[in-house]
Amino acid sequence: MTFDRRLKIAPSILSADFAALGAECRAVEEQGADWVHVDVMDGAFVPNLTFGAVAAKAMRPHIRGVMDVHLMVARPDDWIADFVAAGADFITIHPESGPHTHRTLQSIRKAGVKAGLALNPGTGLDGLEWLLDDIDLICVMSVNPGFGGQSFIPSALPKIAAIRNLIADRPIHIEVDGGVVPQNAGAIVAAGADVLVAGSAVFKGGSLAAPDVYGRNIAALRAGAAAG
Ligand SMILES: O=C(CO)[C@@H](O)[C@H](O)COP(=O)(O)O
Repeated sequence: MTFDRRLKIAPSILSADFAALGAECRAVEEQGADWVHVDVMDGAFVPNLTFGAVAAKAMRPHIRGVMDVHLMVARPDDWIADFVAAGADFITIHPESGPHTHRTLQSIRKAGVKAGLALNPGTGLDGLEWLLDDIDLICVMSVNPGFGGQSFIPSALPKIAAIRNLIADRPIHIEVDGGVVPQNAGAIVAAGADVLVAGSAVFKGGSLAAPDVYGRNIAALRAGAAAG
């Protein structure tokens, strides 16, 4: 996979119909999504429980492009091999989930998968510079992880800009996750992000019976990003 700095819209499958995840993955891709963002929550690191690698593996054949797995789990090392086997293209972990972030990132890359680091709203950039050689993606959480439908936390914007400044020309994606809507997409992209994760803003008003709504919502995010 060559590095592509252009804007990517990554619908968060958390807002999809869980009874039809494969069809939902196909529908958002057909409607213009670039990546599919898969939210894995364990009920321990975050106060919500979604699904594990078995469900991700079942989704994989329905995703033609990038499967972007976000592990919101307490012990990511226990699960990396399963998500590699499930076919993840990116596996993103949290530094707040354990003391050996560098080792965990290395183990993801060693398995042939791109490694991501997600930063909670209250987590600073201390030590990030020492991880840059081992990172393919930095995910700025613009809500506290656990639930879809929350409001964007504005302090994410200067954080994105600081990360953009820090990584300079390195081939590292800056992804923003939580409360992304057309109205703030421009400011997020102007601050330096290239991947917009959006759950509610993509799935709202749509369904598998009306997937064109997903397409219109994705187009609105792109238009918002371009207007910024
Ligand atoms: O990981 C998370 C929440 O923990 C996100 O992926 C949200 O699911 C995004 O949802 P919206 O804020 O866009 O509704």
